[in-house]
Amino acid sequence: MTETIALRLDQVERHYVQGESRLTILDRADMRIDAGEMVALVAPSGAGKSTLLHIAGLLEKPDAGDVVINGASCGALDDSGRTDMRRNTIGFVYQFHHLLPEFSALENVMLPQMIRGLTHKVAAERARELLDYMRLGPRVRHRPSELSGGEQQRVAIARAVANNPYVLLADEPTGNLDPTTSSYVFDAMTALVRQSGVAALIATHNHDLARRMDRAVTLRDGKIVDHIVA
Ligand SMILES: Nc1ncnc2c1ncn2[C@@H]1O[C@H](COP(=O)(O)OP(=O)(O)OP(=O)(O)O)[C@@H](O)[C@H]1O
Repeated sequence: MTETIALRLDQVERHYVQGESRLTILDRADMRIDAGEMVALVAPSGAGKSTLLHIAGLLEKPDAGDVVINGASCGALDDSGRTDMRRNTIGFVYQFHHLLPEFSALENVMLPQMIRGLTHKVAAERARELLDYMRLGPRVRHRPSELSGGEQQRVAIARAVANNPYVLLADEPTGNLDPTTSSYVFDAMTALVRQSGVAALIATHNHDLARRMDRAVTLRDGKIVDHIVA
């Protein structure tokens, strides 16, 4: 059975110890994001947005608590179990596209699927479909350096959802783009989230974009709390 809660953080703790001092970033923090829901993560610099995204994305282990993806607890997984889980259930988009420069847009979207074991043919069909959806059909053979900033980010978003993840995590996905391009890329990402049913957690400093999501959260005293965007 498919869970409606795609991403759950249960009582997650994260502390950084530096010499004598101990910095608490997450303190028994809880969060739930439903399939198809888009949640903005809005918090000041240094509050812990990247830490939260890394923990939710299984790139970093919490000191306590659990991350549950579509009903599957990740707390007891070893490193290779976490890597598999990440590869199969989570997609990432960063501020800078991180596309592989020597590969075309199509190949960049095919790669994660082939790493997962899909055939070249199946991966190419899915990549083409996603790039068409992102209105990049005429650009599939272009390398990243032959694409505009907005096009590069749309390829990066297509790549992030190529393996049909349950969860999409994005760190300032449009932070590097001008306002018009940012809005266009955000609309494309929204359409993809709605169509695929992925649960999205998107860190942004852009209040206009945050308001266009289903809800916003912030970090306060180590907890993840609802936030009204001014
Ligand atoms: N490996 C580490 N060791 C010690 N302290 C760390 C480490 N990583 C992050 N921190 C501290 O934890 C806090 C949260 O960092 P994080 O990168 O999650 O913030 P952020 O909200 O993403 O900030 P920004 O918006 O500036 O990227 C910061 O004060 C940072 O200095």
